[in-house]
Amino acid sequence: MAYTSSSLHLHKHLLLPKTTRRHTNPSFVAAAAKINGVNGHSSKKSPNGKAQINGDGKKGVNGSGRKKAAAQHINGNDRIHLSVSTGGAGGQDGFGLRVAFQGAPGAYSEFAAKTALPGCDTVPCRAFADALAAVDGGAVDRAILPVESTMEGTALRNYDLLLRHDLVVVQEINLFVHYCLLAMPGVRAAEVRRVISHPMALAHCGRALARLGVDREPVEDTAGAVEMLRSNRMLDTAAIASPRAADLYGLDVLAHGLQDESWNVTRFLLLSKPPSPVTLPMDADAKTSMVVAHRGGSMMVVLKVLSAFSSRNINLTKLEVINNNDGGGGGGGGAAAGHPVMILDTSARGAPTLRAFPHVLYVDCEGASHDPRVLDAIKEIERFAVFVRVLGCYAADSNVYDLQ
Ligand SMILES: O=C(O)C(=O)C[C@]1(C(=O)O)C=C[C@@H](O)C=C1
Repeated sequence: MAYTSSSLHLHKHLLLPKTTRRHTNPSFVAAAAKINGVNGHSSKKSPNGKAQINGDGKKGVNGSGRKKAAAQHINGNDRIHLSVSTGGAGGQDGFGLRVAFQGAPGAYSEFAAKTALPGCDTVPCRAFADALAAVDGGAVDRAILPVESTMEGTALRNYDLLLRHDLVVVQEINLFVHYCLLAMPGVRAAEVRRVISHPMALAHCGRALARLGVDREPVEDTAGAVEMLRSNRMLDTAAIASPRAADLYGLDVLAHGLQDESWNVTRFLLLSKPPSPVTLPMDADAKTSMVVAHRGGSMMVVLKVLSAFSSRNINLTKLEVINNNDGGGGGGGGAAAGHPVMILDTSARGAPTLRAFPHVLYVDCEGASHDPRVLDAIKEIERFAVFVRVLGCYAADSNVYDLQ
C-alpha cells in the first residue's frame, strides 16, 4: 500500500458533550449544518484560545461544556452540529508541526490530528507503532493514538504501545465516528460479497454486516481499505470508512451510519516527546493521566486509589483495572490478555528501563499534575503502589468533534 502525505482541509463541527445527548435513532443522517467552521478553524477565536460556538463564545468547553447554547437540531435526529472557531484546546493551531498517524490519508486518526492541530502536516504511517516510533525518534513532532471508544472501551493494545515509550500526552480529542459502506463507482449493494476495514470498524458495525451477510476481512486502517479497493478495482468488495474517505478516493457511498450504536465516539490522545510543550495556566480545566502498577492480590488497592482521589474531592474520568498474572487474560482482555503490561520506567536515574507489571490501573483524573491536591493524591498512592508514572497533563476537552 503506497501511503502519501496529505494536506487536509476540513470543516469541523462540534457535537454537544456526551452527557447532554440522548441515544435515539440508530441511523445516521448525513446532513450537516455548516455554520461557521472553515478549514477546521475560523478567524474568530476566544481570547483564551478555547473553542467557541458561532464565534459568540456562549458555549462552555474544555471540561465544562455543560451549557447548551446555539444548538441546531438536524432532521429531528439527536445529533447536534455546531461550528467551532478554533481547533485544539489551548488554541495551538499547530502550524509547522508534523503529526504522525496510523493509516492512509483519510483515516479517522488523521481527522483527529487535524482536529487537535488544524494547521499541522499529517504524516501517514503503516502502524501505530511506527507513528509512536516516529515521534520518539524525533522524525515528527507529535503522534495521534486512539485509546478508547464508546463501543469497545479501552484500546489495550494502544495503551501497551504508549507505555513502552517515553512520550507525554499533550491533548485529548473526542471524535464522533460515522461509518459508511463504500464501493467502486457503479457497484450495487447486492453485488458486495466481502467488506474490508480496520478491525475496530468491523467490530463497531458487526450487526449491520451480519444483516448484509458478507464476509469480513480486517486490514490496517479504514482509509487503507478504501485505497486498496480503488487500486485493485475490487468490484465484489466494499470498505467501511468515513464519508471524507469516499470523497478523497472517489468511491460511492452505499450506506451511511453503519455503526451498531448511534453514539459512537473514539477518544484520541496527542503525544509528544517530553518535556511537554503544553503549559497550562493554574486555573485551566485540566486532566492528568497516569498508570499505577501495584502488587495485586486483592481489589483493596483500587479502593485505596479511589480514596486517595475522593478524599481530596478529585473526580476520576477513567479507571481501567488490568490483572494479567493468570495466564488466561483475567481482567485485562484484548491484546494484552495474559501478559504483564510493559511500562517504560523513566523515573530512575540512568537510562529508562522497560519493566513488566501484571497488575496495573489506568487512571485519568480532573486537575493538573501540578495542582497540590493531585500531587498529594499521587504521593499517597506511591506509598502503597509499586510504581506511578504520570503520562501527561493536558486541557480537559469534553467536546465531541464531528468531521465530514
Ligand atoms: O482506521 C482508521 O481510520 C483509524 O484511524 C483507526 C481507528 C481505531 O484504531 O480505532 C480509529 C477510529 C475508529 O474507531 C476506527 C479505527
